[in-house]
Amino acid sequence: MHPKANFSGNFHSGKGENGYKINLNVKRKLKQVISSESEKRFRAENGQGVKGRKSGGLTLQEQRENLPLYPVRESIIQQIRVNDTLIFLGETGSGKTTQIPQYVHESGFTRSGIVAVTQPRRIAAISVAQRVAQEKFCQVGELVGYTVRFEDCSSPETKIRYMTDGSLLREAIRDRLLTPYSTIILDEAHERTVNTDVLFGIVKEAQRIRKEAKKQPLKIIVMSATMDVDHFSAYFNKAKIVYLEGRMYPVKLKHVKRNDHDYAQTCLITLFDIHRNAPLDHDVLIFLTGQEEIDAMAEQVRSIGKSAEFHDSPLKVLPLYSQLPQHKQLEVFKPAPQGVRKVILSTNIAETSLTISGIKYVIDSGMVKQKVYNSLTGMDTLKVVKISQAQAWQRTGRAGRESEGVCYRAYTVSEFEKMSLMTTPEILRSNLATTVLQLLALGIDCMNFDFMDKPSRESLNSAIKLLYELKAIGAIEGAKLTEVGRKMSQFPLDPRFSKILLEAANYGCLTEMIMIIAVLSGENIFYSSTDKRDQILVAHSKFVSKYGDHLTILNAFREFLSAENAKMWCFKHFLNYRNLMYANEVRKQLLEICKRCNIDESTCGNDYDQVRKCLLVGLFGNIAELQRDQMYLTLVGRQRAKLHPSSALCHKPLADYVVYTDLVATERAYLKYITIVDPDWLHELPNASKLRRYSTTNNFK
Ligand SMILES: Nc1ncnc2c1ncn2[C@@H]1O[C@H](COP(=O)(O)OP(=O)(O)OP(=O)(O)O)[C@@H](O)[C@H]1O
Repeated sequence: MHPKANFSGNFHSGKGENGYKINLNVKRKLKQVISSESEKRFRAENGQGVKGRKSGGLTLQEQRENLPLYPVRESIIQQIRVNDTLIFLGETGSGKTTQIPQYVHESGFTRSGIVAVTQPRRIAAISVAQRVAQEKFCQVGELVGYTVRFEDCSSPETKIRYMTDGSLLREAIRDRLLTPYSTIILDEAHERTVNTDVLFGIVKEAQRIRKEAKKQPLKIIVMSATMDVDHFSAYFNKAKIVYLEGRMYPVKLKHVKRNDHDYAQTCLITLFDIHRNAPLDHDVLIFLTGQEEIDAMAEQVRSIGKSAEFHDSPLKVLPLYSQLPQHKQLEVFKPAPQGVRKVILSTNIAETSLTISGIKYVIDSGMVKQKVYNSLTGMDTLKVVKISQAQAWQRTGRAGRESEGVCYRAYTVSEFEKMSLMTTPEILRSNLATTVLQLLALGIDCMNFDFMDKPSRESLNSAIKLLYELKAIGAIEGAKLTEVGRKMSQFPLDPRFSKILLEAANYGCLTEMIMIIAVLSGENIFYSSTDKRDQILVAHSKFVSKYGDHLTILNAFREFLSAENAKMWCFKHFLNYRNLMYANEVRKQLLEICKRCNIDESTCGNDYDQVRKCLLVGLFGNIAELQRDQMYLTLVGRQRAKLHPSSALCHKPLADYVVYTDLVATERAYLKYITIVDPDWLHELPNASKLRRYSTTNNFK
């Protein structure tokens, strides 16, 4: 049925580097004893068996002691003790993320403050905190906690706090010296997210000021799995680099010999080759590019998996992407039932820091969906592009964490060699409005900020221009925050949405706007499934607003809030209960911030025009105009696009003008979360003359 995939077997050997090395090549003895009474007690109290299915029967303490870092623990601690700033370069799986924060704590550094460990993604922050809490025999939120946007699972007891880089950055806005922290560990620094890049500058400055003011010193540890650490070292005043050699288990590499350029097909064929031949407790992780591709492949895998050939070898297929509700994302960590193979289809969110139990095989498509920003048009788009070599190694590193593994690469060796070594830092390819606002809130002029890699002048200028149009700054030259801008910086939102909330009182619709933005901040509240499509359409039809998606969301959320038995009500209406509960938490938090900013509560009842007008206060750059051929043209950026198939406005007569929340551009461009607007309103917008200039029809002159 499926032709065999064509792989050559190259064995990956470790990378030798010059510089300071801590030798981790120590023979490790595997013991089958439970060494710790506290571990036994913890496991009993928390309903965990003494032996995990796939951890080789070792206790958590023994697992820790078997990690490559353990034998050199003392030298690591010594290095941390004598250096204010340190850079650790270690192979994936050596134990950086889980162990180094514990070493910092165990050697007493947390007596003078918390150790923060930043992660680029929430799933990593949460899952690693859970693991480390287990290793420390505590509940998450006690000694070990995490903080991610809209969710703080830490307490005054917390000494090791995993957090997203965005959360620490927000904290820096309130307290530039990061006073509660004794140590800041910037993990996965090679990912070079915008937030980590900005944090580099912030923590460096906080360390300098604390030192000069003779306050509690701040230790900075940068951890990376890739080779460009000299760049980090140079930035941090020639900070010492410590190379941590060794990984837990070897990973065999296999590249395709020829590439037929259908990577999804190659991944599928490889999966079933593995499925035919490997024991069922060897799980598989496949890296693909995005939700649609993953959902489509999940269906294919399930359907092939049901064929007679695989009757005796069941598969459990689990998608993993950021749009998936959090509890669904965390499901990938649960072991599959005995005799069932777990297959995870993931975007790059599983690329770093994660240890997923059971994964023996990784299949890497070699592709990723990446945000690309065009500073001339001011548009963010998502494009499918080749990964970098650094990403390829990260993906490889998801195997070999609990035992030896294999990584199948759906690209040839020479294609691998042609890949860029590193991923371009996100700061060089992103919309910087949020970052510039945050820097201004910290009193920093972005043009003179100590960036490790400075973004282009155009990118910074277009961010400044947007903030000016939003009235967050009073002038383009020598940008300074206005009162509006200062308030905007208090919200953990894109500045366009914070502006909408600040203005909502003037439109008398704060209650409604908070609800809409709370829902947009989380995952989709509408349940979808091809099986029950018609039933779902009928159930959702009662919420549909003729004006579009924002008001449809509002209708659903309002009814949810007044439902007597919300869970049952959601079930009946095919709405996602957890996502609505999450939106409700966000709503409460946004309401709190609005109160702090003295924004008066107001509601417009069913006067939905007020809500539609208010959306334009922030989204004036996101207007699309209907063309003769029934396609939309975004007026800023001039991108032709269709309405997203999930929109409430699909299959309805198309309106002349819409405001959209997102533009998703892969092979085709789609407008997502759309509301119809009246062309007369557009004349009032700050960019009205530009919109008129770009308009191609006579409807808006
Ligand atoms: N949740 C977990 N379940 C089981 N083992 C785990 C878990 N988390 C970590 N480990 C074990 O600890 C090892 C080290 O993980 P850790 O995340 O600390 O490594 P790392 O050096 O930071 O790698 P990476 O950069 O890939 O995240 C893993 O290879 C695995 O053996």
